[in-house]
Amino acid sequence: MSDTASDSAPLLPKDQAPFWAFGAGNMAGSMISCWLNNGLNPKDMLVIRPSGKPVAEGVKVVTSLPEDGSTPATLLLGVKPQMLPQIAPALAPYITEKTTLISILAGVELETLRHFFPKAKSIVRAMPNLPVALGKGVVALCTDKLTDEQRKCIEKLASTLGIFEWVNENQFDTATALAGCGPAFVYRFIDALAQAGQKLGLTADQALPMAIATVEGAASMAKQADITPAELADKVASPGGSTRKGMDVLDKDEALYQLMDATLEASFKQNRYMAEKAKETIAQ
Ligand SMILES: NC(=O)C1=CN([C@@H]2O[C@H](COP(=O)(O)OP(=O)(O)OC[C@H]3O[C@@H](n4cnc5c(N)ncnc54)[C@H](OP(=O)(O)O)[C@@H]3O)[C@@H](O)[C@H]2O)C=CC1
Ligand SMILES: O=C(O)[C@@H]1CCC=N1
Repeated sequence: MSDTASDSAPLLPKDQAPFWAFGAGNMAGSMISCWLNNGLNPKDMLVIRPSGKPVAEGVKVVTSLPEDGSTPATLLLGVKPQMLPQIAPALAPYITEKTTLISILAGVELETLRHFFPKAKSIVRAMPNLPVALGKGVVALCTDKLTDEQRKCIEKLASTLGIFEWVNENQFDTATALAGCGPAFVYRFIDALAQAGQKLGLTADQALPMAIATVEGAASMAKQADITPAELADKVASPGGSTRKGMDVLDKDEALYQLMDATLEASFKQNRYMAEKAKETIAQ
């Protein structure tokens, strides 16, 4: 895991601009706003989205691809995976031998992307998660080829969003399940913790902030600690105390571990399914 790029280079080197985003919804929009907050020049950015909804002050938003001969040096592909076959034919001519294509599409493999965008200089799969909006996200990365300069640029962009990890493509769907989907699982846990507190007498206004701060504090401590989360849990649970009684419920038949195994496996399988579906579209 890394949270620093190799040097103090600008967020987007001149030769990697213009930077276009094709789709700027929940995820691509969060990435763009984090980059803008960290020095990306809005003038280097062009957003293409059908709604034309503004993204940020100074960022040009258009509803269809420009017809003035311009092309991007870097393009962030941020549409839903199922849309790829529909949008790719119009977009492909803009992806040239000079373009770095960054795709955040869950479950769409490099080979499939290469099929739709054969000329791209490099294709990077990036799997961010929602806290990138705060610069506290996780970004899994893999690529088919990159020059050293492009790699530096990708790592700089990724480290601005949080921590990043290069993974093999055969690990990508697992990284997506753990980190891409992970915030949703943690939000569900926070909600369940708060609701359980309410059932035992706290009001919603009391329970939710307590549950959120407990998870935030525990995660910060786990990050800094020189012992594992499993050991930290045992530190909270003194023998004969109330934490142990609660942990006994989580640990009975490894209930929580089993639940997380099944949860990640279901997300992983859906990523595989989407990958196969996307591959079917190129076989047709
Ligand atoms: N949400 C998450 O936590 C994560 C999502 N992802 C990936 O991010 C991608 C987007 O997901 P998410 O942001 O949640 O989805 P959203 O629905 O929020 O965003 C989809 C975007 O696609 C745009 N769009 C739709 N049709 C077109 C078109 N024809 N041309 C150009 N843009 C178009 C939409 O435009 P408009 O805004 O104008 O409607 C919108 O900006 C997915 O591939 C997903 O796998 C990856 C990691 C985490
Ligand atoms: O659920 C989804 O499709 C995306 C992938 C990772 C997080 N959200």
